[in-house]
Amino acid sequence: MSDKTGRKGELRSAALKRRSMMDPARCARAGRDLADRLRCLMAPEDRGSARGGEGPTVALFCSLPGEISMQACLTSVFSRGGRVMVPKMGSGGQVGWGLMKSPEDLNDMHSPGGWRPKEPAGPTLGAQSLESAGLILVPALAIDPCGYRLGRGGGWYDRALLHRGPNSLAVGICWEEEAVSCNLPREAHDLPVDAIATPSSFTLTAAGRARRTDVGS
Ligand SMILES: Nc1nc2c(c(=O)[nH]1)N(C=O)[C@@H](CNc1ccc(C(=O)N[C@@H](CCC(=O)O)C(=O)O)cc1)CN2
Ligand SMILES: Nc1ncnc2c1ncn2[C@@H]1O[C@H](COP(=O)(O)OP(=O)(O)OP(=O)(O)O)[C@@H](O)[C@H]1O
Repeated sequence: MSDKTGRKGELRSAALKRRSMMDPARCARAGRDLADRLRCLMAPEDRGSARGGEGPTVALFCSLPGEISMQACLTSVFSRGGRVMVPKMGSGGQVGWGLMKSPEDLNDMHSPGGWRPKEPAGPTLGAQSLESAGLILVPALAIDPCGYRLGRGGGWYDRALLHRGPNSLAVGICWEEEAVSCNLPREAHDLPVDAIATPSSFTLTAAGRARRTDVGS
């Protein structure tokens, strides 16, 4: 699926190689640190994400090997009475979302194919359903100070983020060394994130500052 040529392809291959050596225990620990860091962003009153007092809707992702674990973030959303949306690609690469409302939904996950992330059972919501998420956590292999990210090369999040709500906050999630200081190669379809969260930092990007979000760096 991913293009292995060109500058993006080279950077992607290097990041995936580095991640292939990642200890799963480190991914789990980093996930807990990340959830602590993001806790205040998950409050229902934040980012216009409350649904009549029902708690926030947070879009996150089912982590692949080498990614920071999302388990603790998921638990944190549920403990606030919130609900979670995760990518649901189905058999192709289409943009869709699966809904998870309680920790029990974790018992009903399936793997659509070898390398694909797990997905919850139940209906696939359309791309436009992302509008209901106040907080959107976006996986990345690298993110630059402007907010432009390097993903896995399917353009999935570039297509997904077209449907984000106007008051939503998109936070790119990567390891410390992947929050790079120089600009990444950028194409017309690339959409930036508002902030970068690593297990030990939270930084507003130039795109986030331009959107005049009200979270400090
Ligand atoms: N956890 C997680 N979920 C996510 C993403 C992600 O980066 N992380 N995505 C971010 O976009 C989308 C899925 N995109 C993906 C694209 C490529 C591969 C991947 O591993 N590709 C392999 C094999 C390709 C193949 O066999 O066709 C590769 O490129 O080598 C995984 C997910 C949506 N869900
Ligand atoms: N809005 C879009 N509409 C149609 N195709 C798109 C769109 N955005 C990206 N693509 C397609 O996806 C391909 C891969 O894009 P890119 O290399 O930027 O992916 P990525 O951001 O690394 O991956 P991802 O977003 O899945 O993490 C592009 O070459 C383009 O063909």
